[in-house]
Amino acid sequence: MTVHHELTGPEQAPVIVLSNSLGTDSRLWDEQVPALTEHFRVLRYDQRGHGGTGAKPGPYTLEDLGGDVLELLDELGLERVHFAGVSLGGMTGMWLAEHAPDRIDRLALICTSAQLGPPSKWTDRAAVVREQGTAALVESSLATWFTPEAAGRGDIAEKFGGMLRACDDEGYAACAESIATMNLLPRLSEITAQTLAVAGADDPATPPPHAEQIVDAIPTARMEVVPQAAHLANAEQPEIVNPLLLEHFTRGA
Ligand SMILES: O=C(O)CC1=CCC(=O)O1
Repeated sequence: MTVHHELTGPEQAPVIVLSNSLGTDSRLWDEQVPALTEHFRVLRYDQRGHGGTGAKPGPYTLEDLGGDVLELLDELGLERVHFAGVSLGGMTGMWLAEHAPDRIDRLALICTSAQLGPPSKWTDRAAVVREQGTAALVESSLATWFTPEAAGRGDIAEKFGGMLRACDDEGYAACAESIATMNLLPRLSEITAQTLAVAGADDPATPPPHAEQIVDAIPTARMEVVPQAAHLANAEQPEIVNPLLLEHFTRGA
């Protein structure tokens, strides 16, 4: 699998990997990259079937998505990295921290969940996308991803609706199926990476109790709630999320 990625920032700086949510791509991080590259070498990539990364026929599992990251790290000669993920990206990060703890230094989990049922929600959505394409999801997704104020902004609707439309239909559907079968809860307590969980106060998809569940289970984890933010809190409130990420990844380093 060739994973489309971009590596920017000072060559000698610690590397932070940024992982996108279902239906977006690495441009989800546009508002974070300038702040993060002041301190880090930033590796942002597209999950399979999203952005510039191709899709294999599904269904996928989190092992597939985490495996793509491990292959990319090996290809780039990166032994150990920080990792930040939004939603599906955060699920990928938890899988990595559980299954490849030596590769993950600190972890930021934004608007995500360790188990996001019911499975039928995701298998039904996969069926809709295989039949009608991701364009059928644009309106409902924008309403999940942003508060009404932000979703009503033309630039946001164009940018994020465009990312969703551009996804490979099979890739999106197969990633949705990875959420249907996911259960990261049993091994969360084994995660040793220092972890920050960030929840959007108005997130209808992974509301703050999902972050609380993660923080209760991971021994080193702490949590922040971002006001006036729905599911893509980093895109809606970068001026709140960026300092949280910088503080988490630079503290004591
Ligand atoms: O788009 C959604 O419905 C919310 C979501 C769940 C997993 C993810 O990455 O986004």
